[in-house]
Amino acid sequence: MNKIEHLGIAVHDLEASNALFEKLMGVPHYKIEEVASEGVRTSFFKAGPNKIELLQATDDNSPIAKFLEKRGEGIHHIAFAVDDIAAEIERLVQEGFTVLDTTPKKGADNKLVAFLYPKGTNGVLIELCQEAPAQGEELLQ
Ligand SMILES: CC[C@@H](C(=O)O)C(=O)SCCNC(=O)CCNC(=O)[C@H](O)C(C)(C)COP(=O)(O)OP(=O)(O)OC[C@H]1O[C@@H](n2cnc3c(N)ncnc32)[C@H](O)[C@@H]1OP(=O)(O)O
Ligand SMILES: [Co+2]
Repeated sequence: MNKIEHLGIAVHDLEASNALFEKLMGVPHYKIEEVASEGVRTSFFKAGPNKIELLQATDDNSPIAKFLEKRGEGIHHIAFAVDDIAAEIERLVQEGFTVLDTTPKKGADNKLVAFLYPKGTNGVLIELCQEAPAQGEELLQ
């Protein structure tokens, strides 16, 4: 794994949290993106080479909605950048981790993503992130 690509923070109100993080970090968010397949609306902030992803649920049954209901607002996941997500999934399965997505799926900010079950990683939800190939190249299998 190369670096921490982003930290995901679950929030109730994306607009209010955008205003808060703009004040906190001194920079505006650079993107808002909805990922319907995950039931979320996200916004992104840059912190030097790192990123913060704020996530608001758009669907009552989504992972973010459930997390907010059970645990309230806070850090939801750590995302690691990887060069080859398929190879990394295979390696982690071999190592005995419970990988929730054995086939990478579309994430936000032009990424392919996969998640690891948090009960097997010290209670922390881990996301793997690979830059999505340019159009025309092989994308999802
Ligand atoms: C925008 C796209 C993408 C990106 O590009 O960056 C994203 O970041 S999407 C982020 C949202 N998507 C996901 O989180 C997908 C992965 N998560 C899941 O598939 C599920 O949330 C889950 C981890 C499988 C859990 O769901 P489920 O099994 O349906 O039940 P519960 O919600 O009740 O949780 C079971 C158990 O796990 C604990 N839990 C849940 N989420 C987290 C978390 N983020 N960190 C730590 N622990 C978590 C939950 O509390 C339950 O434990 P107990 O409370 O002890 O029962
Ligand atoms: Co994320």
